[in-house]
Amino acid sequence: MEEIQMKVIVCENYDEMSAKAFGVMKELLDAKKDAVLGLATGSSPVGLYKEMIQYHKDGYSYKDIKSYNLDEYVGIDRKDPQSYYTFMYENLFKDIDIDLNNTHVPYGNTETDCKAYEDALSEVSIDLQVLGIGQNGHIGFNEPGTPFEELTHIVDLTENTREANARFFDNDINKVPTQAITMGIGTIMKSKKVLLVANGENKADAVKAMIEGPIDTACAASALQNHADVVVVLDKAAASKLSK
Ligand SMILES: N[C@@H]1[C@@H](O)[C@H](O)[C@@H](COP(=O)(O)O)O[C@@H]1O
Repeated sequence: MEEIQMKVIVCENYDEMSAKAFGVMKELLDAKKDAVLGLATGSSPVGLYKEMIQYHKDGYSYKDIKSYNLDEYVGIDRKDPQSYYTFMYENLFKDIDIDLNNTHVPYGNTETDCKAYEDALSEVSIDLQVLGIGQNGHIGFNEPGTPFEELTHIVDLTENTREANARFFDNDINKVPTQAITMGIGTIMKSKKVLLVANGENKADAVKAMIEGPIDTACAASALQNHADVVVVLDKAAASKLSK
């Protein structure tokens, strides 16, 4: 069997990482005005979203673009400042001309909610899925141990993830929700292309496990080694533990 190689781009810093990542996305945006984007929250893709906003200011229209987000906390209203919907609105949607009816963020806490999101996703095909990576190697909210074939589902968040995300909740872990709804790894693997961005030393172990470790549920992102078209854009610190 031919070995699939992830394409890894190492950048000097966060800004260069964001610009390089946008370069990958721009190829798609220019070629397909009605592209379907999979989007992610977190601090890693914010620079990429700034580049997307700049491209709109330069004249690009996102009016026919559709977007599907990876995940959302359970038990937080969409309008809550901490919701991932609000995050996407504040960091991207409000500053581009995307039709909000074309933006999708999963919501809810039941099997039916998960199935509804998966059904909506099965009607489209994600051209480019943007991902960050958690310190424990999670993608979306697929925590270590999640079976790779899982589709959209409800997860119990690990202590590690809740601690890492407490910075968005007044540094109080007790305010961080205990559950989330997330695309599964099976969902993510269906996208045509994956663009993963990671920066900072605290991601170096997860990045190494994703790229060089065994393909194992202990590192959810290692599943991407089985995907045919993955581009990983890193800053130097996140790449610092890679062997080459
Ligand atoms: N569910 C999100 C992930 O989608 C994100 O990749 C991760 C890393 O976030 P950050 O980019 O802020 O480090 O955090 C959260 O847990």
